[in-house]
Amino acid sequence: MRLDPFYLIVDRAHWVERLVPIGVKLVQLRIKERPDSEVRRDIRISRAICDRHGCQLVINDHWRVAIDEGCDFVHLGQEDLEQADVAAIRGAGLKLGISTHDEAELEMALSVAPDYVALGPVYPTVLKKMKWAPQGLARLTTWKKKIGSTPLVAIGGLNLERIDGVLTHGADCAAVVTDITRSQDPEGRTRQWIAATSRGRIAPA
Ligand SMILES: Cc1ncc(COP(=O)(O)OP(=O)(O)O)c(N)n1
Ligand SMILES: Cc1nc(C(=O)O)sc1CCOP(=O)(O)O
Ligand SMILES: [Mg+2]
Repeated sequence: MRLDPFYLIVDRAHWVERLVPIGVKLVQLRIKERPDSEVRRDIRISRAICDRHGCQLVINDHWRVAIDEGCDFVHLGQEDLEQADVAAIRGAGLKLGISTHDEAELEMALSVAPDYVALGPVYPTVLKKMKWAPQGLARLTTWKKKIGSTPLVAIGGLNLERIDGVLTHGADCAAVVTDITRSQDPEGRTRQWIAATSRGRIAPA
């Protein structure tokens, strides 16, 4: 499987409405601390927009709702994985991306044959408090050697200046939150990300 090299992560459907029509081809809905009814509503809205624009939608954490709503890709961290029913996710035909932060987590991730492995935080992130020090670029190369053809997603503190570094050190894809959602011009910044990742993009058939 190939991933688009630009992976946008947002926390509500209104961002999907704003940014996916610009040309985003891979987006994660990462909703925290909202009632199930709102999660479901945001997933429905995001699905409709992504279907219309040929964008792959990934649902973070809420794997049961993702199955119920007919989504086809979920992202889980290691703690999520402990609670999740991976057989049910796979049985429903969903793809699965997994977060990793150290060797033990990588081993756990590989045991479920993930559709991608994410490594982070590559750089310091302001989005959430992390217990891991920044991984650095060399770790991406190590991870890519270990996972072979499974796509590698780099995440954490990425910005336009850091894209080339992560892609040349082994990442297949760069995931980003605040460089876009806290930008003064999220639409403009999204266009810049699409352009900056163009060399890793396969044109649609
Ligand atoms: C692409 C990608 N990589 C890592 C994460 C983090 O997942 P997790 O460790 O479960 O933390 P939360 O995002 O749920 O706070 C991610 N969401 N996406
Ligand atoms: C949600 C998340 N997970 C990470 C991990 O390392 O698993 S880093 C991260 C935050 C990414 O946000 P930004 O692009 O604003 O740094
Ligand atoms: Mg999670």
